[in-house]
Parts: sequence; C-alpha cells; structure tokens
Amino acid sequence: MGPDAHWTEGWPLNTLRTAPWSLVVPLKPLLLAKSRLAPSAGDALRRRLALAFAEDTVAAALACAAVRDVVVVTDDGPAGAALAALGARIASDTPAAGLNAALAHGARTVRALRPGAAVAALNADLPALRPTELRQVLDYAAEFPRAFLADATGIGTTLLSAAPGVELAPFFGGPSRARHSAAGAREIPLAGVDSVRRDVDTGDDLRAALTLGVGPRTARLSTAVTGRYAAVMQATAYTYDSETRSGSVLLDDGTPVDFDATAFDAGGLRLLRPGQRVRIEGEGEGADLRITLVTLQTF
Ligand SMILES: Nc1nc2c(ncn2[C@@H]2O[C@H](COP(=O)(O)OP(=O)(O)OP(=O)(O)O)[C@@H](O)[C@H]2O)c(=O)[nH]1
Ligand SMILES: C=C(OP(=O)(O)O)C(=O)O
Repeated sequence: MGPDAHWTEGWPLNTLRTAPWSLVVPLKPLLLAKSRLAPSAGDALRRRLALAFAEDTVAAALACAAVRDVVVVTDDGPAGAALAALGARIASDTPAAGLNAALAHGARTVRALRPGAAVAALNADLPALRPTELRQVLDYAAEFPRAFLADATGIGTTLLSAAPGVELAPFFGGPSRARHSAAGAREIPLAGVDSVRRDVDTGDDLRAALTLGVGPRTARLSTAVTGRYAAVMQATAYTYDSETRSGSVLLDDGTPVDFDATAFDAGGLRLLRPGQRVRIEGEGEGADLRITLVTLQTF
C-alpha cells in the first residue's frame, strides 16, 4: 500500500492547517461546462462528468499535504454545494468576465483572509489528479515567484502559482503555456506528474485519464462512459452518399450498419470512399447498434 492507497475509496482530507498553499479552482456553470465533451458523451452525461471531474479534482487537492484550503469560484449553485460538502470554500464569480477574471477574484478572496498566502490556480478538469503528484508540483513551484505546469498537450496550462505577495496574473485560455512563459512565470519541468497535467476536454482526453486512473466520482460515471465507448470498433466503409452525408459500414463480421449525417459530422471527415477502414463509435449492441461517429482508422 503506497501513499495513494485510498484511491478507490476517495482521498482522506489533509487536516494539516499549516500547509502553505491555497488553491483557486474555477468552474463554469455546468450547463456550459465541458462543451467539447458533448460529441462523445452526450449532453446529460457531459454535465454530470463536468461535476465529477471537479469533485475528484477538489477532493485530491484537499488531500494534498501541501494544500491548506481550496476556493472554488463558481456561479453554479448545486455544483458549489457539492464541492462545499467536500471541504472547499465557494466564492461566486462576481466579475462575470471569464476565466482569468474569476481566477484573479479567487486569489483576492484567498488573500482577503490570509494576506500572506501562496496561491495556485488549478483547473477543475483533472479527474486523475493524485495528491502526491500535486505536492511535487507545488513544492517545485514554491521556489519561484510565479510558476506554471503545462497541460498534457503542451499547449495549455493546468496550474499557475504565485508566491506570497506576488500577483497571480493569470493568462489561461488557448495557448496559455506560451503566454504564462512570456509573462515571466517559470515553467515546471517535472516528469512523472501526468495526473496534474491530464486535463480532460475531449472524449480522447477522457480515455487517457481513465488509463491513468480517475477518482471515485468519475470512475462511477465511467461505467456509463465505457458503455458508450465499448461500442468503439473498426469497420469498412460500404456506401456513402455525399448529398445526405450518410451511408453504411460493414462491421468486421460482415454486418452492414447505417450511419446518418450527425454521425458522419461527428467524425470530422469531408468524404468517405467505399473500402476505407474506419473507426466507429456507437451505442447499443447487435441489432440495436446505433452509430454515433464515423472517422478514418489511423494507426
Ligand atoms: N468561474 C469560472 N470558471 C471558468 C470560466 N471559464 C472557464 N472556467 C473554468 O476554467 C477551466 C478551463 O476552462 P475551459 O477550458 O475554458 O472550459 P471547459 O468547461 O473546461 O471546457 P469547454 O467548454 O470545452 O471549453 C474549467 O475548470 C472551467 O470550468 C468562467 O468564466 N468562470
Ligand atoms: C483554459 C485552459 O485549458 P483548456 O485546455 O481546458 O482550454 C488553458 O490551458 O489555458
């Protein structure tokens, strides 16, 4: 049993009130959150996943020995209540001016109570977050006035820190790794902190997070998710009508299955030629299989 032994039951709360870091976690209203997950998860599951990610992120953060408290900046009432129940403080998104304004407001909220706090912004979409890896990142960050950790794609940022007395000055959104670097924050070069880098925006990101191992709330929902993904399979394009953007594929057992324009558009292709190998995603099994996505098979 290692330090992460409580994985499946949920993390034990860190009760060390002398820990140095206060974290600020921003969360959009669930109605809007994680929009890039909608094509692969569907709308209802997308919202539940957005909350589960935030809960697993906040629970892991609160279990980290370097973290004293977590402030979640959100205007979502039910999400705020669920995260408060885990031990987070909730601040409303009073600036209502986007992610960076929300983070700056969260940092001010922390320092209104504890002026000498070291503050770090942490995305709410890190369902694989492990307290021990977060601690490594924060310990490294503690050596610099401002520091940041690039996300798994190397384009964005999952954590930005500011030492006591230093403004957070967040530039999240899009290519924020380059922006944080240009703004003078020190990039944290640590290897072995994949769980802190693994933000989940798309279905592929979710699969990558499931491979790392997610927290219990995301894991519970992943039955539904893996149920959806269980129908990921290979097939061969059989017919395609460019007028209607619909057609059919042959499964590898020779069964023909139709797909509609929504499934074709979900795969992002412009054209499909009979005989091409494709990857399909669907719901249901056997005669009930409904294809939700068709794309080219790439290895
Ligand atoms: N409080 C607050 N949080 C925000 C706001 N915009 C984004 N966030 C949060 O900031 C983090 C990164 O946000 P985005 O990648 O822009 O949005 P997302 O909901 O994760 O995903 P998409 O809808 O697919 O862009 C997530 O934790 C969001 O919930 C905002 O205006 N206010
Ligand atoms: C907001 C950011 O994250 P995402 O990849 O979720 O857009 C970011 O990386 O700055």
